[in-house]
Amino acid sequence: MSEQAHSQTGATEAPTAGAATDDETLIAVENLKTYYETDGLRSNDPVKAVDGVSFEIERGETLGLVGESGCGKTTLGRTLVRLETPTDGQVSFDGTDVSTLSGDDLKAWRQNAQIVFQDPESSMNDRLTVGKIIREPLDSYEWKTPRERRARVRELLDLVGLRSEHYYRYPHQFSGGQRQRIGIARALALNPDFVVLDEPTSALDVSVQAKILNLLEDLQDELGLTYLLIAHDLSVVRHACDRIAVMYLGNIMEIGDTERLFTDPANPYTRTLLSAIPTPDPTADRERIPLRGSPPSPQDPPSGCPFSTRCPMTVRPEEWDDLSEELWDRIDLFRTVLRERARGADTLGTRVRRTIGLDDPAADFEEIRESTFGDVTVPEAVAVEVDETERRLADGGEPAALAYLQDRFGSDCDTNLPAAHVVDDSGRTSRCHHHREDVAGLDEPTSARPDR
Ligand SMILES: Nc1ncnc2c1ncn2[C@@H]1O[C@H](COP(=O)(O)OP(=O)(O)OP(=O)(O)O)[C@@H](O)[C@H]1O
Repeated sequence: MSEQAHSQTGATEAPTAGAATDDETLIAVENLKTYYETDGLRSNDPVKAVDGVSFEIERGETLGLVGESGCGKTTLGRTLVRLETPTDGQVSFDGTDVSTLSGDDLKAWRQNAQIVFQDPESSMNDRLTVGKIIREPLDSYEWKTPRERRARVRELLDLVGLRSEHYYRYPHQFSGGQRQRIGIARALALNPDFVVLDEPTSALDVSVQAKILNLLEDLQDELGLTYLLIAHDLSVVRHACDRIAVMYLGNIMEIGDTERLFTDPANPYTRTLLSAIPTPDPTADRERIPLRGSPPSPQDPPSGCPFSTRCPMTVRPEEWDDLSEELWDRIDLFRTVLRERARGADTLGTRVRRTIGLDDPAADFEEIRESTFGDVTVPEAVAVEVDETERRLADGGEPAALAYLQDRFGSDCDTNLPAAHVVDDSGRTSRCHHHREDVAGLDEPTSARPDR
């Protein structure tokens, strides 16, 4: 998203999702959190799989959910259909808060919201016939009479492109695509309004993928279904979804109209993700944006913007405006190297060795300095900070060195969660401090930054 477009739309902070629900809205999610409790050796902190997301899904639409493995997509999908209990926040379904339902109320509501899994095999009992598998939800809800249930199963087989004689066969007698059709039939048995499709085509051959996606599209038209489509294949979501939500470390970084998001991504994380898609045209002028470092642990996410530790476009404090892009990039790399080392050093063995003086955290500092800054000119003002970092590292290890670097080179990106800003006239939102009016936009040279 260009800064020009931001200023046209004002890049204003988005109203809280859920505040403006109307007849069009089927699902309104507000500040939803799903944490998993742990009793790990390293930390007892919960895994913050979904960490405060707000969005809406309109009736009849397909919202795509993308992001790296482990960012919380499945957990979010499972929470929406209440296979997971939210830790906090609200999910309204057709105007009713379903986040706190339990017992019979929850069971009754669950008919409305179903899930199709990536791997139909693991979600099916191979000893049951296809008819029995599809009938399971009807039996569990004691839907009408047994005769009507059998008729419903035949209707569902037909709906998903299978034949009624398949009723008495077993799942292993079917191909992957056919097994996914069985999974879809079972999910639709109770006539839900909303279906989470969790990577429904990832386990299938490319030729079969298209057929399943077409089937899902036809079913949506015929039955008026609303979908959340979780996928890591961005070409699948581009084709199939009205809007896309881009997730990173339990947060939604950008959400909005599919085409606009693909052609003009507003968030640095979306840009990074899209830049990794191979283009059919090798001469196309698109630069791959490398993703530095490894994803932070959802048990210990960064305190500011979730993407801050890997973002190639962090806000630069005014004090360092005059540094070249290259040098700023090296400072960023320097912080990444120490962060990665901090993770490696966080073992009992290292902690013990350090306590008894057998491990000097600054022993290889010269090597790090040389490989990070060796081929660039480092002005005195930066050199003294690097020297001080070495002292802090020797005295207090990586945490002390990182805290110092954050203090000297950090910005709001390190300390404050960015608000969701509206970035275009379709209502797309993006979480990034660069959308603030008092901060230089992503495509603006830093020297154009207004006074703060
Ligand atoms: N039952 C659980 N208990 C503890 N942690 C869990 C549990 N399920 C998931 N997690 C953790 O929660 C985080 C989010 O996982 P989730 O499966 O939702 O991500 P994802 O984006 O769907 O990943 P993938 O694309 O690989 O399926 C991960 O760190 C994962 O290890």
